[in-house]
Amino acid sequence: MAITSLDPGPGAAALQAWGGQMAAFGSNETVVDKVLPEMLHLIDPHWHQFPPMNPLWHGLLGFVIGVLGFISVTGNGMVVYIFTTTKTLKTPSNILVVNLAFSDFLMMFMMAPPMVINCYNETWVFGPLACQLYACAGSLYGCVSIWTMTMIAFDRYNVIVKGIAAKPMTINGALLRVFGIWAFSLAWTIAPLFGWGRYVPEGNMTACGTDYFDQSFSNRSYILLYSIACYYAPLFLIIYSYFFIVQAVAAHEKAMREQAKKMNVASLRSSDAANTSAECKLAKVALMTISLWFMAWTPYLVINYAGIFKTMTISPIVTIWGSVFAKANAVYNPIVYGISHPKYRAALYARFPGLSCQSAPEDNGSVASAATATEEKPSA
Ligand SMILES: CC1=C(/C=C/C(C)=C/C=C\C(C)=C\C=O)C(C)(C)CCC1
Repeated sequence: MAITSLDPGPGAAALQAWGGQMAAFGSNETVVDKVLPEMLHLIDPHWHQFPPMNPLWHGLLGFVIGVLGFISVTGNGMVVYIFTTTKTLKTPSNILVVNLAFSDFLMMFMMAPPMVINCYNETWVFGPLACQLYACAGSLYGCVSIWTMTMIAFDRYNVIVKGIAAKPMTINGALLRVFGIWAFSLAWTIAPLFGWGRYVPEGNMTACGTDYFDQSFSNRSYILLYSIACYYAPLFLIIYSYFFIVQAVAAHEKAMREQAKKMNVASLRSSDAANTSAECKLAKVALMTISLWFMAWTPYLVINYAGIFKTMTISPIVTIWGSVFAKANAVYNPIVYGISHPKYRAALYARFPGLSCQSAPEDNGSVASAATATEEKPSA
């Protein structure tokens, strides 16, 4: 701060424009000034050292969350609608896909509007209870998402690695998994409402999350164990599943190449091969969505750990990135399905032909071929 005030070069100008540091220079204003009196007991003293954020940040954050909210609600709403009303997509496995989209839909439907309103007001305006519920909801949907993806990875493992020896997932089996995921996630995420861990406003003061500055045993143990339950455990299980999936696919490809060589043909395109390649495509889509989840939630985890282990100074602006990255995860999945899930794409174009950029005759052809080429095994 002292250096930038003595030498107002381009670096200082950038700070002035985006960091809001200079705006408060010479005054005692802090990022906490606009916080409602009834919220003050939830604010860690750490935040009092930071000057108010430049209103541009709030405006930008509100705008980005508003846009992400719109895309997520529309895209995930579309996924739920298409998967629940298209006969060929109504499979037990796809109940998990619908659960994922439903969770992402709820996340942005419930969280984007309050966040936009708070950004407009430059502080959390809904009071302490809503702050707890908001953080609980964000955490719940994050946990439901990753465990749903873990179940999807298990299902791909079952179909691809175990093949015909696998016991296929039934509708009831899928529904039971969905129920288990919500119950498990809810149990973890309501714990802070009952005294294990704590939900408080984040540094930008417009969203709420876990209290990573409270160094009490209760709080630190909650963040650590919760991250094991909703980050490391699913991560480990997903790596386990995909390790064997990749191994099985590689062995299958090798066997196919050797068989083709023996038969002196370029490739074997039996219906079995087509089925296996469809399963592989679905596994790739699942892997893509899983990777995006980890990319989205890792910054949030890093911020939480930086707080409890005191490894870096967390500024209000850093908390914006955690918030935006985590919420952006609710946007990716419908886009990934739209690009890479052939049966979903085919059904989408059949319902909303205007979304397809192809001309009508080609469109019909590709929809039909995509639908047949990716026909799933009855079990999947
Ligand atoms: C869900 C995961 C985590 C915790 C997330 C929490 C407490 C989120 C709370 C509020 C949100 C999402 C606000 C967003 O703006 C860990 C502990 C970070 C681990 C990964 C999964």
